[in-house]
Amino acid sequence: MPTKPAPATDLVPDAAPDAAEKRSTVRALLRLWPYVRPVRARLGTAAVIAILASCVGLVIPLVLKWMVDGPVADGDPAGVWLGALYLLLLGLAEALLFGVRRWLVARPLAGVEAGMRADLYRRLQRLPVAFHDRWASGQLLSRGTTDLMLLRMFLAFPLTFLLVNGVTILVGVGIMLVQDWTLGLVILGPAIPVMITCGIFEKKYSAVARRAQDQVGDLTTVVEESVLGIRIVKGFGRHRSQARAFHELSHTLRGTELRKARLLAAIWAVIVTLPEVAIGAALVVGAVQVADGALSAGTLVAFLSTALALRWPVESIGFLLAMSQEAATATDRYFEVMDAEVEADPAAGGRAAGAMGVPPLERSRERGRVDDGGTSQAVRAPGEAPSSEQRPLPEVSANAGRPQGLRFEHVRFRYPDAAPDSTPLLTDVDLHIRPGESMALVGATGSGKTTLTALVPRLHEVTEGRITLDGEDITALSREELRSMVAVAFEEPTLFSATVGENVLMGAGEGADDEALDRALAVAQADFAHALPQGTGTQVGEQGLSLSGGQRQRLALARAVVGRPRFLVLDDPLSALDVHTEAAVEAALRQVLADTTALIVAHRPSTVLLADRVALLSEGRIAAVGTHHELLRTSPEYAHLMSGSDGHEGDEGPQEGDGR
Ligand SMILES: Nc1ncnc2c1ncn2[C@@H]1O[C@H](COP(=O)(O)OP(=O)(O)OP(=O)(O)O)[C@@H](O)[C@H]1O
Repeated sequence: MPTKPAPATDLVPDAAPDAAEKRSTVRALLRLWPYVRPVRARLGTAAVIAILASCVGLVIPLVLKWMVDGPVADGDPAGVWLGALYLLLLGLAEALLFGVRRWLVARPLAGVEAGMRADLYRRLQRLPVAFHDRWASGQLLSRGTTDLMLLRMFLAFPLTFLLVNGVTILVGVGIMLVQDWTLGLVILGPAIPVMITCGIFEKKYSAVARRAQDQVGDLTTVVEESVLGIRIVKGFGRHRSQARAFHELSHTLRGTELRKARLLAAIWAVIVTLPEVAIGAALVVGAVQVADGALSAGTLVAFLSTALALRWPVESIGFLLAMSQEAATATDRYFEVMDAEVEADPAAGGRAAGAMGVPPLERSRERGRVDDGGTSQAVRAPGEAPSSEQRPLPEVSANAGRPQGLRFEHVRFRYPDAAPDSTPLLTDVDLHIRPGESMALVGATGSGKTTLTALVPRLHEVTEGRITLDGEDITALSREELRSMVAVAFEEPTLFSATVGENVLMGAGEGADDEALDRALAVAQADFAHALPQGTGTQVGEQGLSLSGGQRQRLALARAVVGRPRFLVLDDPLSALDVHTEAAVEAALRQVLADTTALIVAHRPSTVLLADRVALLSEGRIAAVGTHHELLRTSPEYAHLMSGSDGHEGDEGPQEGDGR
């Protein structure tokens, strides 16, 4: 079975480090609009309320001015108390408004996050196997967790507060300029250096944020692999080297996080220091003006209170920008997955797509040739093909649905990530499996057997040629149709964290009952399931690891046969079974396979026995087709493979007249 590329360094196939530097933060964040749109009214109201709350805060210095120049200067205690009451009410109003804002955004933003997560999950389900082959699972996991959390936080705080703080700063500066424009200009002095610093910071931070988020994905992958592969890690005593690999990655991440912290510290230093210096300078200039009698003490108090009230809005810009950068990076990472091309479901127009560059006319002619020695029930192309390419395929339309078995016609396949000039793994596969027939597929290791079987349920798309099920091009069938016709079981049986029964019934349509479950378990010799603590209601652990390899394989086999599929694709599904159990499964399977067309990858003669005929896959094509004994006689390669596979060919080889 194919494995994923090695983890660790760069597990994001399309991640372009430079892209983070080039892309625009705003443009990246604008892609969130479709998700934000439904809650825009609430977010807008919340922003207006936050602006209101901030402006209420800015009224406080004006009340102070009134108190200092009025009741305090006049020695009027009642006026001072009244002023204190105003201040208290303003403070309460500000707190209340901020509370309402938070209440307004909390629920809808949790909904936005959940919606985005659901979309991502749906997308991942629809993305082709080739995508999942390329992407490390930790990278996908971190997009669905950390990145979405960053986005929710961005929508809750920076999105609103960059606006609120911007308005607050403008209003505050306006108030200060009205109070005393010379002092206002002193306060405004650092504005330009602060803006330049923000620009530089944004660019640098966005690159580091991208790196950090990708590294979190790498780390997640390593953790996931270590947990899933814990038996190997322990069995080979690799925990130290695994820990070392993890430590190295987390050390790298720590370095990136420290770089982020240093950048934040730098902008923070500039954003805090320059305004503080300006406030100090304004205090000195203002005090001189008060001493000269050019300014009232109340105005200076109001001015400085306003300046101090603006400290937080200005200082927070640093981390608001940082959070926005992280959110933009998270958006990029999210849409890298969402933009990946999903499997086209060509129920509409698929017939044409299935041509793969071969005109329908030629395909129908060729189909007459694709016969395995004239022994099959191959349907000949009609003498004269229809004149128009628009007309439906004559053969297909005439015989579609009638049992014609499974056909591979000039199938050529190259993995999408293979070098374009490399020889395709499958160069020209022609094979016809008759209706109700079971065909074993034999070939040297790495010859492409698993790959060929994966083409039938369209886990990978053929590069050229086509595959038909009962005359229907598989690319013309909707995925649902196709997968209701074909059931698969792989050598590596994957079970889900669910009950045994649920795992098996996953292979059946809606409404499958306990009878179907029991029948499938019986066929797969998986009756052990009834003896589990809660019978078929027993929960299997993550990936079914609480069961033995053979038990998992039998459950996977039961899942494949439970829906009584018309076509069955089995990739060496009995490899983990002992000879006796395998023989029992074979006997039961024969009953099931009697009306099922099956392709079975086999390594052992004992598995080959299950099949009516055998096809030898060699150098990207079907080199020979025949019964086991015919091939033993006529194909040295086959004889070699069978004799070398378990060394018991002589013991287990089928006998002539064994009923096949
Ligand atoms: N996702 C993939 N991307 C690129 N190459 C792949 C991928 N999966 C498999 N291959 C390559 O394709 C070749 C055939 O693999 P495949 O698993 O189909 O062989 P096989 O005949 O089933 O082997 P075995 O008998 O060992 O299971 C191998 O060389 C493998 O490295």
